[in-house]
Amino acid sequence: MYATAFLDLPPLHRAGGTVRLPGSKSISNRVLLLAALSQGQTRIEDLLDSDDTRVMLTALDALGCRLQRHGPHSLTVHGLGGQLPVRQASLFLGNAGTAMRPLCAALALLACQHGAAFELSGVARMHERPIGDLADALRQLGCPVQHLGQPGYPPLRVGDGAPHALRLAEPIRVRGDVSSQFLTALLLALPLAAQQQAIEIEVVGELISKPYIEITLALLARFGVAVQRQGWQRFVIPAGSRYASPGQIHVEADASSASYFIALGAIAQPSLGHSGITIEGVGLDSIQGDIRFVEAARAMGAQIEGSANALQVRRGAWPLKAIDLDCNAIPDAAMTLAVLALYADGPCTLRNIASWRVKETDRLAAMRCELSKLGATVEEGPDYLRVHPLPADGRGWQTASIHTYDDHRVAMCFALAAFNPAQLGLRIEDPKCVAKTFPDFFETLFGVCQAQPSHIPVLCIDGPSASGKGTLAAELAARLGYHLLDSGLLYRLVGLAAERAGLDTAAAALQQPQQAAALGRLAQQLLVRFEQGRVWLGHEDVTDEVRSEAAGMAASRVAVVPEVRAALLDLQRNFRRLPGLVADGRDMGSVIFPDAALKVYLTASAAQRAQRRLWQLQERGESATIKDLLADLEARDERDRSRSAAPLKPAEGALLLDNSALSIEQSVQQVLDWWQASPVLRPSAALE
Ligand SMILES: Nc1ncnc2c1ncn2[C@@H]1O[C@H](COP(=O)(O)OP(=O)(O)O)[C@@H](O)[C@H]1O
Ligand SMILES: Nc1ccn([C@@H]2O[C@H](COP(=O)(O)OP(=O)(O)O)[C@@H](O)[C@H]2O)c(=O)n1
Repeated sequence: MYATAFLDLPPLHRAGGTVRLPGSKSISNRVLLLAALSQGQTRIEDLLDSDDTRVMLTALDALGCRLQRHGPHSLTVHGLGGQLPVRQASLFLGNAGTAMRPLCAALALLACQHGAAFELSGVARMHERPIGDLADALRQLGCPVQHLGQPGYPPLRVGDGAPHALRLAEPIRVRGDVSSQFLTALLLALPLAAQQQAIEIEVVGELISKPYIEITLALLARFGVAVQRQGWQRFVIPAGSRYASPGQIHVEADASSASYFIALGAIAQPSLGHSGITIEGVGLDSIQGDIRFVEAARAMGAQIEGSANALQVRRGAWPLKAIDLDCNAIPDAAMTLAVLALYADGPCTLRNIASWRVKETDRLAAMRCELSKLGATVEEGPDYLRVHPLPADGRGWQTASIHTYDDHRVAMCFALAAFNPAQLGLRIEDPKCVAKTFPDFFETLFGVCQAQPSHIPVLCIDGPSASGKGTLAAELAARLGYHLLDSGLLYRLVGLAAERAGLDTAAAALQQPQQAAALGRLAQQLLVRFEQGRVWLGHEDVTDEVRSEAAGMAASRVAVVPEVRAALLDLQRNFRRLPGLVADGRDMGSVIFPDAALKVYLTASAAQRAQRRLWQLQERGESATIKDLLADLEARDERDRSRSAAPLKPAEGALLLDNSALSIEQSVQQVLDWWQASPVLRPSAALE
């Protein structure tokens, strides 16, 4: 997951390969609750591991439900089977509507049956998302429900600590035109009270998002409750209904998450060796309504073949064909259509999506605002959005910093705008908001996308020994979400490997052509692995040894040999991967990445550097004298500067930073300021 303040996406070019998506949020949270309410144990496989499921799991744990973890995506729930071990609890449910609404209903009923009371709260946005209609339905049943803040919104308290008889004779009326989750919540809760008599639910108003109700009904059936329905207006839970665990249940991949990769296949030219995007874990047999995004994408021209559990997507019509679509059945995936509309051959209209206003944010307003930033003309109606495409020749596209409103879907769907024909990058703010349903979304995206190599941004930090390059580079990479190349480490490894192989690395020996060639071959065949902060040379963990002063000196000697430098060239350039790279060394800007977006030459006085090195060694429990360190450092600097192959010197265009009097944070800020000002987002790309 990218826990950075922002993530800059370079212009993306092609895509191809296979993705396996995380489990469906809607299915995961329903299954967790059903398993908890059932008699018996349920082993759940491929469960989504995200903010919203974590919230549900924490709540179930607080209610005394035993959860046995087998891995991040697999656990056994020991069902409560009608028991309620905890009678009082305050549950924090974040911004998870799929936890708030069903738990509210289920706990209201359990509270009446067992004489309990529970408080349910969430983040500020959750307290703006309506729940009054569900509260009204629960009150009809005779459940005490009290709003603790704004009437009609969470936080709320269900139950009052005393048992209450439920009024089940009359049909329970619930509104269906604001959120289908109110009906889902009642359908999941009422089987708890249907042992003696049938219970009827009547939907008031036109039911929206019907496919989500179909998921609920399908899962109820898996847990032994066969709800009868007449149209979408009347639902009957038969007398004698009782939850029973199916024993084991598998969560299919999230169809809403699939929409981003279906869209990717529809807009990106296939990368070499691939015929498009393959999505595994969800297919045409899915019980999730958002699988119908496939039809919408086909209508726009995508070529999609599907099997029960997988999809293959290729670009078909280009530009995409404009659509005018009622999106009521696919409200979440429809956000992806709004971004696809930028690539269409005419205006696209997405209708019947008023529910967008009460989701993680007001999505109608958010999508209009962010699409406009890219240069598009967007009309926002009370329940529709009309998006005018941007020209296929790239004119009129603008780079933008996309605000994401703590809404995972805004972040994910806008990533698709990085395929713009103007080849402009774009910034996604607060990328970690994808953790709600798809923590590794960007990693998965980068795994199947290609940018033109020259578009992948590189930031180089070169300079003499102990100037703070490694420290600065690591911090910059962490803040930007970029890969990190510590090139000195590679030379240190060559030095170490040479000694292990019995090669003489003394300066004089390395002057001999045979010796230099042998060293070059060794560098070419270097068997290195980087694993969770450890460095392996062949089968040996050399993490500590490679950082020693002796290894540094050996590195400095072998680094003079042109054959060694040539052997490490490709290895270093291969670090240039999406979304970007911070590289530190001596020749990053001058030789390895001459086209880097920013080159910094970092220095500090020799005395300062020797002092820093001394502290660094002392911290590691090693002893040294400042005199020796200064001498070593000056010898290394001299060798680095005077060698013929890639001598240490500021690269052309490098910005000088003397950090003798700067703290680490001040140096980081200075470079970040330069980075922001560099043309990474390429706002001046020639296409106006
Ligand atoms: N700007 C700075 N001010 C003070 N100390 C620094 C600064 N930058 C780095 N250091 C310290 O100096 C030592 C050497 O830094 P390092 O990043 O290993 O240098 P290099 O990679 O250039 O050899 C580290 O202990 C680090 O914490
Ligand atoms: N890009 C690079 C990186 C390191 N090196 C050499 O490798 C040695 C060790 O690099 P390092 O970055 O780990 O060393 P320190 O700066 O930490 O002392 C340096 O002294 C250089 O001689 C190089 O020649 N080119």
